[in-house]
Amino acid sequence: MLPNIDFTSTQAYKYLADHFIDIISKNLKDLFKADSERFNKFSIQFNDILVDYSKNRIDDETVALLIQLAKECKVKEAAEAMFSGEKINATEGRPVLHIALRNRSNKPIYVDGKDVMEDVNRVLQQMKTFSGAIISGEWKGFTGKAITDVVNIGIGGSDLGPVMVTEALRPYKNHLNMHFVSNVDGTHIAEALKTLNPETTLFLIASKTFTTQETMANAHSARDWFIAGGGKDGDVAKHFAALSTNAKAVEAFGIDTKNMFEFWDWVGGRYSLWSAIGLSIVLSIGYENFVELLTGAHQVDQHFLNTEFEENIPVILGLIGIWYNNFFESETNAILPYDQYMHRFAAYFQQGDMESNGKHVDRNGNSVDYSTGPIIWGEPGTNGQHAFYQLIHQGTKLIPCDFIAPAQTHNPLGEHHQMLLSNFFAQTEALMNGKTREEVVAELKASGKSDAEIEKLAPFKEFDGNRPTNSFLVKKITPRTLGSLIAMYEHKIFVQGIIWNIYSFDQWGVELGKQLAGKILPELRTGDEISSHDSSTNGLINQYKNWR
Ligand SMILES: O=P(O)(O)OC[C@H]1O[C@@H](O)[C@H](O)[C@@H](O)[C@@H]1O
Repeated sequence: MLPNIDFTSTQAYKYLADHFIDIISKNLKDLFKADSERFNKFSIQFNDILVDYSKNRIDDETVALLIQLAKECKVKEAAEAMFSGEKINATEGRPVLHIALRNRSNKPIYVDGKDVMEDVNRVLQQMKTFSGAIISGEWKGFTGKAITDVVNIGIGGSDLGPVMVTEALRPYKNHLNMHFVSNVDGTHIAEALKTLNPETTLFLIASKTFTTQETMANAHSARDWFIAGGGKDGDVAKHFAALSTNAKAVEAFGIDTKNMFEFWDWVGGRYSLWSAIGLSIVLSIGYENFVELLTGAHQVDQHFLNTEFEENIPVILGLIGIWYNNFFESETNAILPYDQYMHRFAAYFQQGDMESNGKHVDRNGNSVDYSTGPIIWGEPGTNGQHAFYQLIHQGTKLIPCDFIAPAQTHNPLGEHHQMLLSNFFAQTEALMNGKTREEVVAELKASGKSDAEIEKLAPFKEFDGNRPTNSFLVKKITPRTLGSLIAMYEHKIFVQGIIWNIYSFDQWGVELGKQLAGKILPELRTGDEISSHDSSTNGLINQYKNWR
C-alpha cells in the first residue's frame, strides 16, 4: 500500500512555508559567498556522474526541511512498496516493476507468488539470440538477403525511449540502419518506406496493448507495402516481429508468436525501454551494450532504495522540484542537454514526467488544491541559447533548468567540445550571478557611451540572476551512464508523485481524445454534413469535407 498523506498538512510543509519567506529574499550569489563549503555540501557524485545542485535557491535549512517532508510523506516506504512488487498502480490494479527489467542482481521479485525474474531473463535471452542473428546477417529475408534496415513502429512509450536511447548512443551503433515511425500521419511511414527494400527490412511492431490506433494503422500499411514488394503471407515471419503484452492481438495480426517478444502489464509504457520494447536498442548497439544500459539503471535503483535521503540523488532532485513547484510556483522545468546525441532526452521526459505526474486527483479520489507535475521542455544547448534562453535569463517566469553535459565527447574535433562546455558552465553561472546595474553602467562607460545613452540602455542590459539550475556533469555518455541518468529522472518523478499523493503510473487523461476520435472517424467516412457536435467542431469537420 502506498502512504496516503496530504503533504500540505505535514509539519515540514508548514516550516517550509515560513522558511520560504526567508529564502525568497536571499540571493544565490550571497549564499555562495557566505559558505565556502556550499558546492561540496550540495553536490553528489555517483560513479561517473556529478550532480551539482548547489546553484539552487536553498540553504542548509531548506534541505533539512525538504528531507523532513520526504520522511513525513513516507517516500522510503513507498519505494520499498514499488520494489517489492506491491500493486501500487492502484487504478489499474498493477505492480510497477520496471526496476525488475534491469535487476542485474537477479534477486527474486514476486508478483502474485511468482518470481518475475524468470520471465525477464527468458525474454532477455530471446532478445540476445534474435539480435545476434540479425546483426550477424545469419537471419535471412525472403529472398535470402541479410537484414540492413530495422523499422520500429510504435508511439508514446513504445517509440520515445527507443528513439532517445538509440540517438544518445549512436557512437555505439553497428551497421544496421534504424528507422522510427510513430505518427498516424501517412507521411511518416511513406517517407520511411521510400528508401527501403522489403527484402532487407525488418519491422518491429512495438505496442504494449497492440491496439493503439496509430501503431496498428502503420503496421498494416507496412505489411501491405511488404506484400506489394514481393513478400508472400508466409514470408511475414521473416520480416515482422512484435513487442507486446498482448499475444492474442499479435497472432490476430498475423505475426508468428515465435517472433513475439513479451513483456508484462507491470511495465508502464513510458518506463518500457528496458523491456522487449528496447529490442530496437539491442539491434542498434548490440546486446552487451544494452546490458550495460540496464546495469547503469540498476545501480541507480540500488542507490535510490538504499541511500540516506541527504545523499540520495533522485530524492534530492525530486524535493528541489517540489520546492520550486509548490513554493516558488514555477510552472515549468527545462532539460537542456549539452550533447547533440541527447537531442531527444527532453522529449522523452516530457512523456516520462508529464504523463506520470500531470494529475489533479489525489489518491483518495479528491481534487488537489496544490500544483502537481511541471511542464517539461527543452532542447540541446547551445541551440537553445540562441532561441529561448532570453526568457530564462530576463523573462518574468522562474524556470528551474537541468543542464547535462559530458566531460568527454565522442567526436573530438578541434576546440568544439571546449566551446560547448564553456557555454554550459557560463550559462549556469550567468543565470545565477546575473549582471548588476553597476556592472552594466561600467561596461557601457568603457565602450564610450554617453551618460544619457547609458541611462537609456542600462535597464535592458541588466540581469537579475538568482535563477536556479542543476548541473549534471557526466564523464562520458556511455550505455551505463545513460542508463543511470534515465533512472535518476524516473525515480525523481516517483518521489514527486508520492509527495503530491497522486498515482504516477496510470494515464487516464489520454483516453477521452481517443474515444472522441473513434466517434468522429466514421463521420469523416461519409459525405454528409455533420451537426452532432458543438458549432465549432461541426464547422471544422464540414469545412474539411468541403476542401478534401
Ligand atoms: O504501447 P502502446 O500500447 O501502443 O501504447 C503507446 C502509448 O499510448 C498512449 O495512449 C499512452 O498514453 C502511452 O502511455 C503509451 O506509451
